[in-house]
Amino acid sequence: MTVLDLPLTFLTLVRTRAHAAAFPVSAQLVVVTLALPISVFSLWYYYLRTSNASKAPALPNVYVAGTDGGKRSVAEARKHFVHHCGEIMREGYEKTQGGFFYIPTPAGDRLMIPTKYMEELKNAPDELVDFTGSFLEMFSGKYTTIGVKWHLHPNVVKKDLNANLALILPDVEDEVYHAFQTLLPKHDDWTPVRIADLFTDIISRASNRMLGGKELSRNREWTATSIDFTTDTWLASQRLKRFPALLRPLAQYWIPEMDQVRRHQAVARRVIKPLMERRLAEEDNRHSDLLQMLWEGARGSDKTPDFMAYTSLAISFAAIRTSSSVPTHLIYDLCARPEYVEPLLEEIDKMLKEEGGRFTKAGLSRLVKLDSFMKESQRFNPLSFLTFGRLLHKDLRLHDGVVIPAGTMIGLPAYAIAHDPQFYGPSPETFDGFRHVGGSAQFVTTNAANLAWGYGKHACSGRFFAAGEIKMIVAYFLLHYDFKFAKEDMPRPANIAFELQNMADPTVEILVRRRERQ
Ligand code: HEM
Repeated sequence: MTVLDLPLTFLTLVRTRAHAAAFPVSAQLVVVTLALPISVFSLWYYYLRTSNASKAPALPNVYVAGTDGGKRSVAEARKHFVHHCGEIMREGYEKTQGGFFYIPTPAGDRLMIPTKYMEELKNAPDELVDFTGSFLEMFSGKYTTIGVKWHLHPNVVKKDLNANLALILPDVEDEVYHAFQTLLPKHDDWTPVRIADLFTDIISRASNRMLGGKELSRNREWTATSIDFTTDTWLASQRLKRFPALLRPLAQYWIPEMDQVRRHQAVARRVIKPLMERRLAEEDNRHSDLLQMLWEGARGSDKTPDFMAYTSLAISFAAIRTSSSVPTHLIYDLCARPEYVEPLLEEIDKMLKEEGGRFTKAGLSRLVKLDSFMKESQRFNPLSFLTFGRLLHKDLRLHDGVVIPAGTMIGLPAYAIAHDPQFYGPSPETFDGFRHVGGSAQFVTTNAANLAWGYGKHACSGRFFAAGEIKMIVAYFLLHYDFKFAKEDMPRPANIAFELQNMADPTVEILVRRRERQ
């Protein structure tokens, strides 16, 4: 029994007894006896945590964004950050002309680094410049498991999934058709639809078809878990962070959101393990999906059905909420700019005629107008304001002698860079849907101007799959449905910013009507 086990027993006791009609006197005495020291302990740690957050930034004389040149204190800037990260980031980037600046977050300051250092950092060893470390911090990975043992799927997605996309996409196409027919039945009249929910559902089915075939994509318990795991881990992490770090090992058993996370883990084991076991018992065990590739790529203790279940949740986390935000933003943008629909449809029609009516990998790559519109929509509506989040485990000396101390959380101000006239010409604030047609950068390009997918050896390896899947879904929607905002003069729905994340408003209803094709 460790020193933490006693309070843990205490918390479990209180929690299980909380709803009981009879609460024995002896238990009440335990509660009263332990409550005071625990409260004092908590307050002490809360003090330590907040005083740590208000510590001076590690690099001296570096501007703290959001303070608006001294008009706002750093503590006020931290509060402002919660819903205004994009604005704060742009202020810092403009004021320092793309130099070093800090973003003040309630969990401590994050150092934004200039893009001139990207090349020397992009392949730095993880022991020094750690990718999963930033996830562990952001999603309380110690308890939710996000970022823990994340080594197999990034490599397999990068090497094997990408090499086999042409083989996988026909199944995904089949799933997209099936999903639309099931989820959006034929309506001749305009029908209100929450497209954020619709696209999340379709993406989850299509991604799970890629992961484990129809057995996963048509299993509603699993698709629900693959969607909700991300939201629940995020909620659990937010709740956990309200507790001082030392009490989190106990708090994890107290908060209902962690129960949800554990429930998703149980569903993963219940669904994925028997699937893997059945496959292993087959004589001709050949399946064209990511689970098969993961199994073949796994070594040692990773080669178990249990680890496949765990990794399937990691894939769901990486692939579903991320991808579904893109078509949602895109349709909001198209509703606000309906003049783009016709040229996009012409391009899709032409490609389908050339490809015998199929969404092939080669055909999808020729949808350059759609690709450009997706990229422009993402430039204005990124998933995250910051990418290339990394935790430094040792002091880092850069080529010009600048030393960033160990323990610093660094990142690239992707959202500010996406609006820099240096990269996007004289009018970066103008939404120009076909701005990228004929240019060298596509939706999946990663470079100093395009950081939505991160950069370097940990840049999103699933982006090629995501691009193909999203293009299919959007093209199908444009071909088969008319759509518009519920009110004629409705502006493009504002996004919801929370800390580093930027979400499409999920409550917006779009009017949708089945389109009759000639
Ligand atoms: C629009 C959809 C998506 C967006 C915006 C997105 C974005 C990102 C970003 C920003 C990173 C971190 C990169 C860095 O910090 O350098 C990342 C990593 C990753 N993404 Fe995605 N992602 C998307 C879809 C997907 C999909 C569909 C998959 C899987 C099929 C996937 C798999 C991964 C993996 C495995 C990593 C970690 C790569 C590594 O550690 O080497 N992502 N993604």
